[in-house]
Amino acid sequence: MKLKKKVSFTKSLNIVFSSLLFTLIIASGMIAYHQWIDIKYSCVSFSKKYVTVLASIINEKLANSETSLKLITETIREHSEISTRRFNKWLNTQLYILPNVTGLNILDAQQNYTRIPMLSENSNFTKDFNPKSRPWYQMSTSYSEKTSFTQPYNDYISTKRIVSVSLPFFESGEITNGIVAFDIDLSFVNQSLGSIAPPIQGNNFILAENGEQITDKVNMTNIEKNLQLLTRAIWESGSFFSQEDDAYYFYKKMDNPSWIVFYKVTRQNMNRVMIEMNTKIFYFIMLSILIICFAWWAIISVMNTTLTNIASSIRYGRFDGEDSSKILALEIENNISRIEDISSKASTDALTGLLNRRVFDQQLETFSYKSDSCLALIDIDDFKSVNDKFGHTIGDLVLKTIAKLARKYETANIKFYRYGGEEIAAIFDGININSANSIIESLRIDISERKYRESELRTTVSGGIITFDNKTGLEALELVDKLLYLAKESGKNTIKR
Ligand SMILES: Nc1nc2c(ncn2[C@@H]2O[C@H](COP(=O)(O)OP(=O)(O)OP(=O)(O)O)[C@@H](O)[C@H]2O)c(=O)[nH]1
Repeated sequence: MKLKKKVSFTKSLNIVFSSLLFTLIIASGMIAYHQWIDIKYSCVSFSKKYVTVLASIINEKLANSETSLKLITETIREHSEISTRRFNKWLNTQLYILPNVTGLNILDAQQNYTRIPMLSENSNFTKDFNPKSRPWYQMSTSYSEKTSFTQPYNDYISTKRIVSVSLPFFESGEITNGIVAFDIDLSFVNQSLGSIAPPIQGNNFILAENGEQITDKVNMTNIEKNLQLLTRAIWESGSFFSQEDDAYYFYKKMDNPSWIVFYKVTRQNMNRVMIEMNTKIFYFIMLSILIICFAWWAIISVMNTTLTNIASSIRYGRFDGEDSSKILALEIENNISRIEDISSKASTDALTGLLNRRVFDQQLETFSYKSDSCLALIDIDDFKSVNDKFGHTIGDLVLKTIAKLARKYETANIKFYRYGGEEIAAIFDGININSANSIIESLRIDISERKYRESELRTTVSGGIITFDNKTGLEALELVDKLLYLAKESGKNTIKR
């Protein structure tokens, strides 16, 4: 029954599949982790590219105005035809091809001011209008080809939120002779920011150097926060995480004007996209785990059925639905007990249950010259007369009884053997002669004191005991036989040494 509990035909398979599952889970965890990092990297890199593209779209649109501005200043310098009708017409054409430009201003050193489209002469502000009060007004003293952008402001002429870009023009000798400025309607910035869908749901906006948000109405409450954002944007382009907003900011600096394009993505939105992108790998992992579990179950089931059939065939030659491992375990156990039974029968005497002569002969020589081991031989006294008087059955009973008494003294080191008909040998392994002798003496007394149902029946034994010191097994046997003979001669019921 012990074996039945121990035997498990699926244990190794379970170990293999558990290891496989464990490895898969660990590997999946690592893949998911790296995937998460990769996706985060991709999100960051897409977001950075996104702000860069936005910045370049806005730059490109502003560049058109700058090119036109340069063309006008060059034309003025080369032709000095600032106030001709033809020139005004040409300026109108320039304005027409620049849809974002709401006004063109030219102010020369003589304070001649030209505005296209022309201001109505009757309007209130025309009378008191001083071009020098316009934000774009500047007179560079040195030659420059670089356009200058104003901060965003609300234009009282167009009432729109605009920014002005200006460029001084020069005459020969490079003395500043005037300034040309475009008023640019900032609504194009909003259009540009909305022209490309962001990679992740978020807000984009542009901040000017002073913290003002381009296109927005000036909101002073945000200025301080915007300035903080500007101080964190230290590279040409980059990103940072704001604990305060729990959001990522991606930015790209523009060269001229010095604006910074920002793209804000909340951590929640970023994580949502990352989780969505990770979902595929999650499903893949779950599917792999399911496949492994199914394969595990299928193999165990098939194996169980197969083993059941084998076991059933061994036992009954048919399948009866019993658990295979139990049947096989039982069969193995039966087989073991059969082998044990056969080998036990081969080594024991059927009548007395003592080890038989064959085993005695095998073991005797292994004790040759062992000074710490002893050999004893005892013989039932007058056994013939027991048989004669009480019959062979009682004789057999006496033999069995004496063997039983002897086996009480049996240990791992003391073995009794049925040597002959009514002779019993004993080998004392690693036991000195005195101890061995006292055991044999005790047995002799036990036998002599043993009573039987037949009141007149009494048995005694005579014997001899000797050490294996300086003797082969066979020599010891011959000597102990002589001692037994002496014991018989000296009146029986005695042990000689
Ligand atoms: N019942 C029975 N008798 C046996 C068995 N083996 C031997 N004997 C008998 O044991 C007797 C041995 O007799 P003897 O050798 O003459 O010796 P003894 O009568 O014991 O006399 P001493 O040995 O001199 O004391 C014989 O009669 C055998 O038949 C057995 O297995 N069963």
